Amino acid sequence: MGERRPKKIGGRERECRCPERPAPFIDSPMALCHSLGSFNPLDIGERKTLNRVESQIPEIGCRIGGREVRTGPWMPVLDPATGQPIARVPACDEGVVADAVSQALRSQPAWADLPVGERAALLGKWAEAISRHLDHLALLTCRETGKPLRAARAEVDNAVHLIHYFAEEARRLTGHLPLTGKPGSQTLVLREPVGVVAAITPFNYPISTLVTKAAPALAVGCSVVAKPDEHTPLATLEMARLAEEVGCPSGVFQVVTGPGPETGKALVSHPQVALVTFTGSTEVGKLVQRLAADHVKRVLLELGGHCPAIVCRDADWQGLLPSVLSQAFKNSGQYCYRITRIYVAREIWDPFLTRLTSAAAALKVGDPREPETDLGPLNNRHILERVHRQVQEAVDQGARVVLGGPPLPEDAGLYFPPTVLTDLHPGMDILHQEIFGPVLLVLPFAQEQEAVEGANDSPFGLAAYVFSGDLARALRLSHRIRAGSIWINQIHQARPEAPFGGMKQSGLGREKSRFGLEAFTELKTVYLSY
Ligand SMILES: O=CCCCC(=O)O
Repeated sequence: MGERRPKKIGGRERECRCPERPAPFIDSPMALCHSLGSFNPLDIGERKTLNRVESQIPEIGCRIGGREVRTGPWMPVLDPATGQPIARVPACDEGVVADAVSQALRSQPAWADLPVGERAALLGKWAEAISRHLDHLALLTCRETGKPLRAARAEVDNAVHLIHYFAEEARRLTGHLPLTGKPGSQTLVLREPVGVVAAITPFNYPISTLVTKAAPALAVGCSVVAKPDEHTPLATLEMARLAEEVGCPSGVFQVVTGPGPETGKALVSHPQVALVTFTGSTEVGKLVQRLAADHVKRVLLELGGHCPAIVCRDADWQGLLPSVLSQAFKNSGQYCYRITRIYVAREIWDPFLTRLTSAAAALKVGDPREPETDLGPLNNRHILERVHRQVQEAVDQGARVVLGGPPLPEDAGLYFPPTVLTDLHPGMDILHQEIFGPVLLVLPFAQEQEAVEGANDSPFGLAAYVFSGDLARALRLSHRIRAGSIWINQIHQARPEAPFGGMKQSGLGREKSRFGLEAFTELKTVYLSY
């Protein structure tokens, strides 16, 4: 596995540690694995046999009513690093989804009636169980997403912190008592859980997005039916199993698996689902919003991004370059608030571009399980083909490829090299479409206003980054940029205490923080005379 051989990328030789094809395969013990509890993804791909037998691939059921439900038809989950199936999960139809929703509906009132401290304690136990199984969950995440193992570990670790945060914060939610000024009369403004929540999560961060939705919903007394992306259901199923193991009441937290157009649609359209929380593309987010509108459901949408960074001439750009680079190529560019465009002051254009390009060229593309890998494969062929097409179209429209460009050869799988494009002009499609791959667009600017106009010339408004040694200038720029989050002279992962979400077509509502908890509640006003 992972034999080193030079690959030709973007017109020059570079080293790639991509797995060889045909990939090593699964041997018979896997056929005995009938649950995620005994499913060890490390076994897969480490044992070599060329004769794959379909029945040897473990079948892992969805989780409904506190147990595993094994129902066909089955669909494969592929390892993006090898292209080989690592498990099969159900493609749940409308009937299975309806069953999950009705269990969620039945269990929700009793769950909501528990004292908040009891729900918080259970969430704490869930977080501890996830922490104990961190290695296993990280490996599952690495295998199904293609992200480097160390990034998968960080994601699981982040999920543990998020759950603890929501468990604590839920205890601090309050209602409101407006002054009436009238003796014998009081007005109570109460907060109640919305009911059954559908949590639809993407392939790029299956674990952290799941807990960003499920943990606050559960903490305030909602029940949850989660639907992970069809490419990455395994770690989510294991997370639900762990929730059951630590005592989550049956029916409170469930997972259905399957493709978006069937399983996802059935879930979003189900009349008993009160709120849909979705992370994914703007295109699908619009469909979710339309479907939800039929029943006037609440929606929380965390959608696409095309996040600009502005690097002013007075910025400590050399010191910040490693952070800029990691935020641009993180998760092989499959990250909604990664830096996609950089506007660079003309005065520093040449040295900036040279240093950026050579640092990007040094990033290691390869097997996600190798510790030194920076960029694993893209998650699936659809994403790879889209990124390739976007780069090709940009080049046809006049863009210049400074680094990277075409994907690695077909036989190398789903790997796309770090790519840097310049000579970009406002009308180009690539400046206005989300790019879910390791492609960075670099543009010069002469005046501050030009950078702001460029940054705002986008249907998206998720995040932005400003680098300047002059704080007044940085604040002025961030004030003018339309984005839900702005980082100045630093690049940090979003904190649980701070709201996260997009302006414009990047979404609706905010996740994380107190606001991300309140989103799963509704206000009820009670007028009282006594
Ligand atoms: O692509 C966007 C998902 C963000 C996941 C996270 O940082 O938790």
